[in-house]
Amino acid sequence: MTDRDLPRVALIGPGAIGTTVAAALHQRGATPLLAGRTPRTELRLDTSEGPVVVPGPVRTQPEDIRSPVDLVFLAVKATQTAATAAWLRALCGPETVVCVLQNGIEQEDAVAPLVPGRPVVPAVVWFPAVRGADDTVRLLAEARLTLPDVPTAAGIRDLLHGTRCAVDVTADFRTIAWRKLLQNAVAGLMALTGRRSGMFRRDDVGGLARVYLEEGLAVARADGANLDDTVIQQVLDGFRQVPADRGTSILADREAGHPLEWSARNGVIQRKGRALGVPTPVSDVVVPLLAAASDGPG
Ligand SMILES: NC(=O)C1=CN([C@@H]2O[C@H](COP(=O)(O)OP(=O)(O)OC[C@H]3O[C@@H](n4cnc5c(N)ncnc54)[C@H](OP(=O)(O)O)[C@@H]3O)[C@@H](O)[C@H]2O)C=CC1
Ligand SMILES: CC(C)(CO)C(=O)C(=O)O
Repeated sequence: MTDRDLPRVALIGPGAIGTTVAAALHQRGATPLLAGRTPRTELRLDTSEGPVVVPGPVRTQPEDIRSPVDLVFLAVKATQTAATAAWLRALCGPETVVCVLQNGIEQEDAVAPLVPGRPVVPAVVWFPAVRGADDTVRLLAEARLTLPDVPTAAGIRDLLHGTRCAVDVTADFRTIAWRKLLQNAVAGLMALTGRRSGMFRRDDVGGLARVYLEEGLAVARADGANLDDTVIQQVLDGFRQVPADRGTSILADREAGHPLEWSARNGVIQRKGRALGVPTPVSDVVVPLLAAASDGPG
């Protein structure tokens, strides 16, 4: 792809993940139009190689958009997807591809009704990034996305090729998305305790996480994921091997008093389990607690 062929790109949701991908696009010369909720003049990303500034402004009025773009990255929380409908209407033309940078396994189900007839490409987002008080984003690991190996994903992969955000594709996206979801579901326990990854070093929490992972794995397999039992130890080791103070985005939301992605990250195991006839006793405890922590009342 030469610079002359670069697509017109927009990013809806310039938060932790959105800022990271915007910085990669800017590095490529494909600086995205920034669509947000809070006006800002620019985005700032702190990386191990130094700071990156993505020129803004962050626009907040969908009615100011005059023409559609070729590619939209959607990086709001799953709880905020419906509220981006006006942005998606303004930014999407008949040929626009929408790439969803969200946790969960239901990105296409949630976004497709908002962009009828347009291709929706879900992405597994592997890297942790945190927003500071001044909205500067700190990237805590190498940025990497996995996309399904479909024709509409090829342009996204080519666009980000060679940038600070690596992209790979998989022929079995369902399996990879479930693999990530199992990690995210267990991370939800941190939002219940208010503790970080170190808590998984406890035998009792490790045991609970293991039983929860076994439950999630049974649902994942019933839903067509091709995962073997080793995934359980891999996920647990993942939490035990990172620094004890490593958080997760759902804990950051809990600490900030924001709505939690409990339905997309935890409720989905319970819902799919019920639909597929797989018992979900751990989810039946964890999900109502997360839902109440998120949405109250009280
Ligand atoms: N952070 C992480 O480490 C990881 C996150 N993920 C997933 O990525 C997704 C995004 O998470 P993350 O980047 O952490 O979320 P953030 O809360 O950091 O960013 C969300 C952004 O969307 C903006 N926004 C909210 N509502 C709207 C709206 N109606 N229109 C336009 N913009 C809006 C927010 O604006 P405002 O500034 O006003 O809040 C914010 O800038 C989630 O699904 C998360 O689970 C996946 C892997 C890792
Ligand atoms: C950091 C990571 C990758 C794992 O919990 C994540 O997905 C999140 O914080 O939402």
